Amino acid sequence: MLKKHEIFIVEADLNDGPMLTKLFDVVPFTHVLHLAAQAGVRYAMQNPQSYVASNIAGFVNLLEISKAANPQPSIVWASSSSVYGLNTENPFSELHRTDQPASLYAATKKAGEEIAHTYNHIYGLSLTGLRFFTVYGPWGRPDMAYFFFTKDILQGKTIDVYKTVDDKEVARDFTYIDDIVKGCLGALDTAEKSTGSGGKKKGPAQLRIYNLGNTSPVPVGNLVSILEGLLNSKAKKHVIKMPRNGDVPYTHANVSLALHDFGYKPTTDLASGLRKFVKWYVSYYGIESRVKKESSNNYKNMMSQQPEESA
Ligand SMILES: NC(=O)c1ccc[n+]([C@@H]2O[C@H](COP(=O)([O-])OP(=O)(O)OC[C@H]3O[C@@H](n4cnc5c(N)ncnc54)[C@H](O)[C@@H]3O)[C@@H](O)[C@H]2O)c1
Ligand SMILES: O=C(O)[C@H]1O[C@H](OP(=O)(O)OP(=O)(O)OC[C@H]2O[C@@H](n3ccc(=O)[nH]c3=O)[C@H](O)[C@@H]2O)[C@H](O)[C@@H](O)[C@@H]1O
Repeated sequence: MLKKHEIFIVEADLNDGPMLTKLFDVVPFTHVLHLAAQAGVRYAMQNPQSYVASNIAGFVNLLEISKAANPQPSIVWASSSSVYGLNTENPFSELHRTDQPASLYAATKKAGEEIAHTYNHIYGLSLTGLRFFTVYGPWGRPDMAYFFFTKDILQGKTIDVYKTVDDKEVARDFTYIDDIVKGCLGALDTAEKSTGSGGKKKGPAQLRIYNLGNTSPVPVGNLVSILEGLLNSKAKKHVIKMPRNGDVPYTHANVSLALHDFGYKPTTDLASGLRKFVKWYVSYYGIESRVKKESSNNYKNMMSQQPEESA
């Protein structure tokens, strides 16, 4: 265990019941922000069991320990925009149907929401699920498209840009990490208000679900154009019909509920957010001057140290 400035870090598996029990015995948590999961829609086709283990079994483990803890903590956890699946009603509101998942990842996130309902109903746990929409930014995930597109464009490699089976643009409501962080803090504050300080309940425990998106979908082709400008490099694009790999054609968040309940208002558009990401990326990999001065073909050798695509 590492303890510094009143923060301690424990590295462990969610499925390690004795460890979690010990942790909750030592610390009387009033709130838990639960973000751990097996993320990524496409990797679920390669390793389905990891999704069940982390997103279902691991989540149930956390809920079991929380229900028995004193005080019972309010839990805010990451669900996903993927629960809207093949829903064609746009923008997605929390009232829309979520029973058509396109990936096992989405199905496990949807299962999490249903499981949360039972723990709220039976044990009175206070639970808030946040449906994040395609989050991007510094320190992001190398298996996400904006991240590996950046790497591949700089290495002069061809990227696959999906379009829908009926030749329409695939688009995402890309949401910058700082907006998501603000949304998480807002949701924690709201949960705190109904729980009260010190974990004392002020009223019946609630189950809430909120969208946290950017409210302005951008086609993947436009994402690539923005990256080309920021990287000063032309992408080699291979435009193909989206394979049936768990991806959905379109996402668009309606965030009025989060705005109403805790003032959630995204403020970073895709161009500004990608600018910050690219600034971080070139600094992290030590290639600032090269990106400014040279064309993409010259980067190939030095970029060999960049991360491989992984989930
Ligand atoms: N990034 C997005 O676009 C996005 C969108 C919607 C929802 N989400 C959700 O937000 C959360 C954070 O996502 P992220 O993009 O930061 O992913 P990430 O992979 O960077 O972070 C998830 C972390 O959970 C850890 N983890 C996985 N299984 C675990 C287990 N059994 N026990 C302990 N730790 C475990 C991983 O090691 C990883 O550090 C996840 O719940 C994800 O499903 C992300
Ligand atoms: O919002 C969410 O819930 C999900 O957001 C992202 O999933 P996704 O939107 O599919 O993000 P990427 O994998 O980065 O894909 C972004 C876009 O690029 C497209 N894409 C992806 C890969 C590729 O090679 N080409 C391509 O055009 C995808 O179809 C998608 O439209 C995260 O990876 C999931 O973990 C998360 O749950």
